[in-house]
Amino acid sequence: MKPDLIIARYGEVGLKSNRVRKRFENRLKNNIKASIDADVNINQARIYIFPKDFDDAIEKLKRVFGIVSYSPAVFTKSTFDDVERAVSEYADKLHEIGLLDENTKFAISCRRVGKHEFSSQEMAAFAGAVVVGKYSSSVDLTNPELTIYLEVREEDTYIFHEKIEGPGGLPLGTQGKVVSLLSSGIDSPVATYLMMKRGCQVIALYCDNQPYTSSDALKNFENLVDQLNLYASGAPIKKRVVKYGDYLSMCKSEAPDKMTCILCKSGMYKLAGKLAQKIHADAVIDGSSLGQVASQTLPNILATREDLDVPILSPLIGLDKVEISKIAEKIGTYEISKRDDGGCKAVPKYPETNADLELVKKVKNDIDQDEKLKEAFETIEY
Ligand SMILES: Nc1ncnc2c1ncn2[C@@H]1O[C@H](COP(=O)(O)OP(=O)(O)OP(=O)(O)O)[C@@H](O)[C@H]1O
Repeated sequence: MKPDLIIARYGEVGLKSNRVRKRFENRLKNNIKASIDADVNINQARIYIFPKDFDDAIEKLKRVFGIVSYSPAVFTKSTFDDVERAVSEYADKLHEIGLLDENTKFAISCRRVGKHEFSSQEMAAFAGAVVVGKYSSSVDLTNPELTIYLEVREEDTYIFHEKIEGPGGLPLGTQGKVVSLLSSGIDSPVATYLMMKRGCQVIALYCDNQPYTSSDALKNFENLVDQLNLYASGAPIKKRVVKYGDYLSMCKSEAPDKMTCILCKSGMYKLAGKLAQKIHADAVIDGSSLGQVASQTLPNILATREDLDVPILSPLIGLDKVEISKIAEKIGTYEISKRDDGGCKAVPKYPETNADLELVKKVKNDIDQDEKLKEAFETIEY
């Protein structure tokens, strides 16, 4: 069935004050236009999308944050004659694709905005009679197999039967910039996705631990950013890589072996914080999930974050691996993260799980951590 347009709906955006809503709507409109070739208008909490290629648009709108649901629709005028003709044609098309016949239990749902010579119920009954007249289907308002929606908006009426789920959240770019510490693992791409869903524009920072990790891990990072960029129309993720192997090597030779992971993570936060300040981002995000691995205990979290100027947000902190993996599968990052990249060879046999804050402070001071990180920071290319 060839639709005339797609009607999309937003959720949280509608709860904002007029001024903020206008700004968020503009951002959403730009993000949609960056994703698909279409004319887009927003009016009274509905987004009217006229794409050049409907199949492409239906696929891509699944990945535009801010959209809660959308419906390919046909359009007519809000008079009984026009609605009768349009509903009749719509019913024929539903019949052609096997969704409507004499055995189908159906309902008409009518919503109205504006002044009309009919109530919503009267229009629903009228349209229902058109369908019954053509196909002798039975009306079932409680458990319909098919619902035909009529949205009467002033002089225009839209007819549709599908509500496709969008990703929800807030339009990308409405909540400022964050630096995401993105590894090649399962968790950090999910953390990044969740912050994008809350409207954040992302700069992804990968700490390249070669020779302790392989070039495959770097490739996985790049593939993960490409996958996440399918959700980033309007504000694509920028990739940044810091050469981190020399710093790690220094930690291994100058600090207690047990502390390698603490110093590694603490250094990553500091570099990400420095980058955030340089590019005017407001926060750093990571994929920590409390207790998931030995290094992600509360004492370790405190010891690795105690001396930072930028907030570290960990959106997965309360989720378990199954919950995280489910999201990763849904957003298409799981398969990439699962590729074997050889892991990190710098991890000691017995990593610290209960870091002593004072000792960590002392070791950071002894190895002159900040100075060493300055050298690493210089390796980031823009
Ligand atoms: N090489 C890296 N580059 C950038 N960030 C990293 C890197 N390694 C770890 N991180 C960050 O630190 C967090 C916790 O580190 P951990 O060593 O548990 O990660 P991982 O298991 O390699 O990957 P993930 O947590 O993404 O599954 C990661 O979620 C990520 O945000």
